[in-house]
Amino acid sequence: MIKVGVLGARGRVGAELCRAVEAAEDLELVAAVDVGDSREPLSSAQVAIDFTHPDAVMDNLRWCVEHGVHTVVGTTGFDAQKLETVRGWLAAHSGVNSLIAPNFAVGAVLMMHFAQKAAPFFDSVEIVELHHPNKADAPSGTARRTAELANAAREKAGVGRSPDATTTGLDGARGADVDGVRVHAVRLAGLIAHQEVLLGGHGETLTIRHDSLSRESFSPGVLLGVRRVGELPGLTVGLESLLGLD
Ligand SMILES: NC(=O)C1=CN([C@@H]2O[C@H](COP(=O)(O)OP(=O)(O)OC[C@H]3O[C@@H](n4cnc5c(N)ncnc54)[C@H](OP(=O)(O)O)[C@@H]3O)[C@@H](O)[C@H]2O)C=CC1
Ligand SMILES: O=C(O)C1=N[C@H](C(=O)O)C[C@H](O)C1
Repeated sequence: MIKVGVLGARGRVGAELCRAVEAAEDLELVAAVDVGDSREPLSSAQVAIDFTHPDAVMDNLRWCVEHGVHTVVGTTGFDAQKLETVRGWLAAHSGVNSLIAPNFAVGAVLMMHFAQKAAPFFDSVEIVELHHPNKADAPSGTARRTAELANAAREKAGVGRSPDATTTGLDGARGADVDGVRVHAVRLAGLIAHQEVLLGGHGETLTIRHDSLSRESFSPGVLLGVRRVGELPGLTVGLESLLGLD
């Protein structure tokens, strides 16, 4: 049995993950922590799952590393600097590992992988991400990572930036520039988490779309991470390597 704690346990995803951990025969939920709760029960966990808030996750992570607890992190808001900070904490506590992924839905990981593969073959790439209106961050962590992966693949292949003749327009009309890829964020009641990667070339377009229709979509990837994080030294970013995609 792997002893598991959940940070953000009363949140939309955290509550779903508590149910998933309790239903798994090889996992034991030993701590369910949310705002205002003591973290102390987490010290008996082997793995802590964090789905909290971009402003809270770094403090939680540092606490877990210092207490020798592996972490599986879905909370968004990580940039290169924050990832480097986490690497530093883990280096100072050898044997403690962390898996941080912007999206644990298997289909979303595949969408990012397919987008990375397709990006060098087209003149243009843009991303539209669509989420529920309670989301704190924009653009989504998934969209940011998709843009980074697509741009890296295009640069490696010597493909230039997407053509765009816009010289005048309202602020925001062309979305956010993430590594040269335009990202458009929609917030709409009724939605959960959705993304389209739009690719355009000579007389053709390719659209790669993923939809999370329920927050259950994140549970299998998170539980895979919980089962595997103990054998992944230091920091692992993204679920790709656990799915054999890189
Ligand atoms: N990687 C992935 O696959 C996915 C990532 N996410 C990300 O996960 C995060 C959470 O999303 P979601 O569940 O929708 O958000 P919610 O706001 O529904 O849940 C977050 C929960 O964490 C609580 N919380 C805030 N700070 C702390 C803290 N310091 N310690 C413990 N609990 C805390 C919040 O309390 P309160 O409401 O009182 O602030 C809330 O109950 C977001 O960053 C989101 O983007 C979401 C889905 C999938
Ligand atoms: O806040 C959400 O809901 C989600 N957040 C993650 C992100 O920012 O990419 C993953 C998924 O899109 C759901």
